[in-house]
Amino acid sequence: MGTHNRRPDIRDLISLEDVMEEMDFGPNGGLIYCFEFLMQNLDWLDEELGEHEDDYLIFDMPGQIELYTHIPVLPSLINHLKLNLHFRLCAAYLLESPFLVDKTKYFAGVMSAMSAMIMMEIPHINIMSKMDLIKGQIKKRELKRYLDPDPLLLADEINSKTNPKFHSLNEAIVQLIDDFNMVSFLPLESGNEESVAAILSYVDDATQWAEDQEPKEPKDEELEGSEEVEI
Ligand SMILES: Nc1nc2c(ncn2[C@@H]2O[C@H](COP(=O)(O)OP(=O)(O)OP(=O)(O)O)[C@@H](O)[C@H]2O)c(=O)[nH]1
Repeated sequence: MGTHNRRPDIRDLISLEDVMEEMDFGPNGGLIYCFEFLMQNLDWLDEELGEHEDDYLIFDMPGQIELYTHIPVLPSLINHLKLNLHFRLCAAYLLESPFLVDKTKYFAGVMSAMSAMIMMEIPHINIMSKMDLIKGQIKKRELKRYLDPDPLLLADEINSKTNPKFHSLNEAIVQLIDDFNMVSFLPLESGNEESVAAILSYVDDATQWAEDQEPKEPKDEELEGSEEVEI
């Protein structure tokens, strides 16, 4: 793995603040404009990235989910990196663990992950990040139902809280998640080296970084919280 101190930054090409101010766009529209501008200036990106052989690059992307689910800029960027620059790519979708507190937000996250997977068409891992923030607040057995989404979580609980006119929509969503059965999450605690290493080993496997890599299973104790309290 090579190391590079220089970090190309899209803000050297175009600034979201300038776009919002000059074009009178909101943050989402501005961001889409910036990405479209980047796509028209791929020479800039190629030059900034420079030459890479056996290097491991991380592209830190903005959190606005619309970029990955609604418009085709990401697939175009991915194609450029894959076909022209010959990168081996792996997408990592991060959902923050505090989302588990609200099941509707959690399932919206699951569906966005699914939508991004379908849109990007590259090896993909889903990560439940900031796991330390919910430690001790959820039982291990219960947590497993979130890491490997159990559609019944939605069916049982949401139907009891929503207006009956939404029940068939809830059922359709449950059915969709069940039919596709594509999404599961790897737990991540960014301050914990072993947890980061486990994620990296999945990425290495997805990109065939080292042919002899075996992905590590997250250890049971990493999933363990207090058995007393539930969220
Ligand atoms: N407790 C805890 N905090 C974390 C963890 N990872 C990141 N943070 C903190 O969360 C805050 C927001 O960081 P991120 O979630 O990485 O933000 P970001 O992804 O760059 O933001 P967007 O790209 O705009 O979505 C920072 O203060 C981080 O230090 C973690 O594993 N646990």
